[in-house]
Amino acid sequence: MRFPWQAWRLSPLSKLVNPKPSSPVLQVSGLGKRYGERAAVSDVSFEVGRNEIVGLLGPNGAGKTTTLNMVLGVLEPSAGRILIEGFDVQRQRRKALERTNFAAVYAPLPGNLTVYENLRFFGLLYAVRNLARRIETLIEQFDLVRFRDTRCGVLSSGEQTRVCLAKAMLNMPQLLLLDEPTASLDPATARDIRAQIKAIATHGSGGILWTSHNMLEVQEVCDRVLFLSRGRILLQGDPRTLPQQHGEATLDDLFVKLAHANAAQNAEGTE
Ligand SMILES: Nc1ncnc2c1ncn2[C@@H]1O[C@H](COP(=O)(O)OP(=O)(O)OP(=O)(O)O)[C@@H](O)[C@H]1O
Repeated sequence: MRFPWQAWRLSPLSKLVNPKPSSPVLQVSGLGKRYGERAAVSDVSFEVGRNEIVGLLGPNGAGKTTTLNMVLGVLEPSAGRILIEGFDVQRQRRKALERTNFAAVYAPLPGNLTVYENLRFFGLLYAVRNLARRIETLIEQFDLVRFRDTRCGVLSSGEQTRVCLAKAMLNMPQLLLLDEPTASLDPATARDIRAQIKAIATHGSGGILWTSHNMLEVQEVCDRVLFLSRGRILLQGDPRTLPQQHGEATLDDLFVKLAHANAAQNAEGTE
């Protein structure tokens, strides 16, 4: 399969957003989410810079999806503040969210619509300018030409992932949130998608927040990682040097060590 990601070009649309080159794309401060007595996310602060891919890691139940959903404006935080391109997600919701998009395996596109119809539907929703041209570019970029008139419901999970990524790029988001984007892909397709996403981060003007349980992938793709445990950021740093700093050979080993500590604390029932 060939992806034309090497031919990636900045669309004039990205220039309309007029981002300040040095300011972070995403600023999260003191973020918290409680469900009754249970704190799913507590006092989480971090930034995503321009041209940066930040990995949000942590064991099952650590609070990754909850954090992403608050950034997306889907969940209301119990505490804290989220700024996207300087716009407050709660107070300047439209301005913040029109600069954002996401793709997640658990959020498939409507299966009764074709690839083209889905991209058109979401493009209209995001009020994308020159929509017909944008759709053609994305259909080609994500190798979807032969599926253009196929209903999304009959596509394989890997093909659906590519449509989800194309949908996520419709509005040229400054902040792209990806929840396990390669989870259902075969190794060759996953590699192409990783390369494509890296090209988007490198050549665009935005940043990417990426969750994954694949530590090799994280090491390859992410510039920085945040390790969440029981809703709090436990560690952060460069995924290539963090393991050695904490006496482990690989990021996988470090993850297992932290996850075991997390499980032990859960078993003790401490908050
Ligand atoms: N609506 C809810 N009501 C109560 N608890 C919830 C709710 N949603 C999430 N939680 C809890 O919040 C915690 C964090 O969940 P979250 O889905 O953010 O974890 P995660 O890190 O994304 O996990 P995974 O890797 O399994 O997807 C979990 O303990 C979960 O049970």
